[in-house]
Amino acid sequence: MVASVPTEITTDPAEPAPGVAAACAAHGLTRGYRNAGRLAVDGVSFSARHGEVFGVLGRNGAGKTTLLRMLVGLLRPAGGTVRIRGAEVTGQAARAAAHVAYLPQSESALTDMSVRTAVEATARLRGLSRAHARRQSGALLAELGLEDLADARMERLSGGQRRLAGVATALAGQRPLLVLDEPTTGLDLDSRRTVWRALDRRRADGTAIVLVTHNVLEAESVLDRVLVLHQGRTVACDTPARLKERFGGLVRLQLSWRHTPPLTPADLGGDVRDHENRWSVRLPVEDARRTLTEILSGPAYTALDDFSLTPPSLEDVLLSCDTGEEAR
Ligand SMILES: Nc1ncnc2c1ncn2[C@@H]1O[C@H](COP(=O)(O)OP(=O)(O)OP(=O)(O)O)[C@@H](O)[C@H]1O
Repeated sequence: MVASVPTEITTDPAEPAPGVAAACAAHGLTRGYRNAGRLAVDGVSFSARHGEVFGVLGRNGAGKTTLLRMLVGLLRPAGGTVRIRGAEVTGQAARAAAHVAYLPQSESALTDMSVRTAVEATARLRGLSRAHARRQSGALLAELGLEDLADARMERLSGGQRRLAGVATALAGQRPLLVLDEPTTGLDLDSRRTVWRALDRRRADGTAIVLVTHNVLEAESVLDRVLVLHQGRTVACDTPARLKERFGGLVRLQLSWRHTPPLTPADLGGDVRDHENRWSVRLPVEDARRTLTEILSGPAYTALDDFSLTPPSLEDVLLSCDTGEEAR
């Protein structure tokens, strides 16, 4: 199925006040690749402020990494501009780069160093004295639960451990803007929580964080605003709460069947997703309650294994952006 692009575009309501330099401001960023049918990033604008976690979300191939690489000056835009704390990334590259730490999606070049040396060396490169870099490296390894791996070479680590060490190097030097491409991908639950907590602390210190993630449910409580990309274009940019307001009054009803029930998905109304005996549908809250009461008191009850009624999540917003589905 070819997903259509939703017509509703929420504009960024949180531009910094005039005269206040955003941590990172992108205007009309555009970039394609040779022999590609469409632009990878097509006219994207947003700004991220200090003390804000700004999420860039979208399905695979939506253009997130291309966008991030333009933000940090690794990819030259075909059109548009990026300013980091007022410095133009292409025109004033060194000034802009001095403010930003970038965690790429794939592994860093520091593979033949120990974790401790990689973090310390990164902090030194970012201007810290030897003593300060050593202290900071120790603190970061402790914060991220990497102390036992401090002397292990990066190339000997598991994928998840290496990712965690990569996050530690991104945090080294306390740059005021962190641009992180999937910081929690490949991490186990404990490590993911550790990383979200570490980012939350940086936000509280006034750091601006622009990140890509597919762990949307976990990120929801951390993200102050999100930009949703679809085929290179912005389809939504707002706070998670305001994006979810699109779904005001709707809840998700999920039914899990033990065996085939004496009703069909169409009996529920709405657009039912049916996957391996699990039905999922978004309905107005009253309709959902009525449907559930009918099921619990009727012949379908004996076929029912489990059910849940949940308010809309950021994942619902993302799904609707992917499919072009309207909230109502
Ligand atoms: N080096 C490249 N050469 C040609 N096309 C590319 C290149 N890198 C990315 N693309 C294309 O550009 C589009 C955007 O890719 P990008 O990596 O930015 O997406 P993404 O949203 O980060 O995806 P994912 O979630 O899978 O990491 C895709 O259609 C991809 O195939």
